[in-house]
Amino acid sequence: MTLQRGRFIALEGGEGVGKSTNLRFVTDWLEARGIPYVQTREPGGTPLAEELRELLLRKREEAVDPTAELLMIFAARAQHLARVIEPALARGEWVICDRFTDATYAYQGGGRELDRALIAQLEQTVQGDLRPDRVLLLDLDPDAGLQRAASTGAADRFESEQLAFFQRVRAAYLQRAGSAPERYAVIDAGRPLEEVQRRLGSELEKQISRARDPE
Ligand SMILES: Nc1ncnc2c1ncn2[C@@H]1O[C@H](COP(=O)(O)OP(=O)(O)OP(=O)(O)O)[C@@H](O)[C@H]1O
Ligand SMILES: Cc1cn([C@H]2C[C@H](O)[C@@H](COP(=O)(O)O)O2)c(=O)[nH]c1=O
Repeated sequence: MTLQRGRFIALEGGEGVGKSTNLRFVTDWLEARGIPYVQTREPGGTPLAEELRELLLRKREEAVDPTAELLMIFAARAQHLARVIEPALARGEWVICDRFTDATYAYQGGGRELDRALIAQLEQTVQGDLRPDRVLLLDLDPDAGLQRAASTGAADRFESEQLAFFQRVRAAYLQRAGSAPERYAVIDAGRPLEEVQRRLGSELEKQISRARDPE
C-alpha cells in the first residue's frame, strides 16, 4: 500500500501576531478530524535543536555575528528535518511547524539584511527540494504585535530588536508571499480572533482536498 504524504504546513509571522494561540486552533482542528500530525517548531523541535534555540534566543553581552546566527539556525534545521520532519512526512503524517525557512528569509534576510542568495544556498543544501506545502502567514503591524508580545513575558534576544528591524521582517514576509501566492495564505492577524480562525479553518480544508487529490 502506498502511503499518502502528509501535508507540511508552516505558521509564520512577526512577534505577537498570535502564533501560539492559533497553533492550538490548528491542532484542535486536526484532532477533531482524526488527522495524524506532528506539532513542532523552529528553531528547535529536537533536543539538540532546542539547545541551539536556547543559545540563539538568550540575550548576551557578546554581539552575535549575523552569519553565525544564520548558520546556527540552519544547523538546528538540518537536525530537525532529519529527526522529526522527514520521518513524520514519510509516515504520512501532517507536520505543523511554528516557523520554518520563511522566518530565516524574514529575520536574517530582512531583519539582519543578510544576502538572500546565501540563505537560498543554505536552504538548498539543507532541505534539497523540501518546502512547506502551505505557509500560513499571520500579518500584523509590528507596533501592535510588539505590544501584544509584551503582555506574554520577558523579551528575548530577537524581541529586543528595534521597531525598524520588525518592519523589515514584515516587509520580507510580505514580499515572499507576494512572489509565490500559490504557497502562501496571508491572514490579517489584526482582525478579531474568530475571523482569523475562520480563515485558518478554510485554509486547512483546502489542504485536506490537496492531500486527497494531489495534482
Ligand atoms: N486576533 C487577535 N486579536 C486580539 N488579540 C489577539 C489575537 N490573536 C492573539 N491575540 C493575543 O495576543 C497575545 C499574543 O498572542 P500569542 O502569544 O498567541 O502570539 P505569538 O505570536 O505566539 O507571540 P509570542 O511569540 O510573543 O508568544 C495574546 O495575549 C493573545 O491572546
Ligand atoms: C525559525 C527562525 C526563527 N527566528 C526567530 C524568530 C523569533 O524571534 C524566534 C523564535 O521565537 P518564537 O517563539 O517563534 O517567537 O526566533 C529567526 O530569527 N530565524 C529563523 O529562521
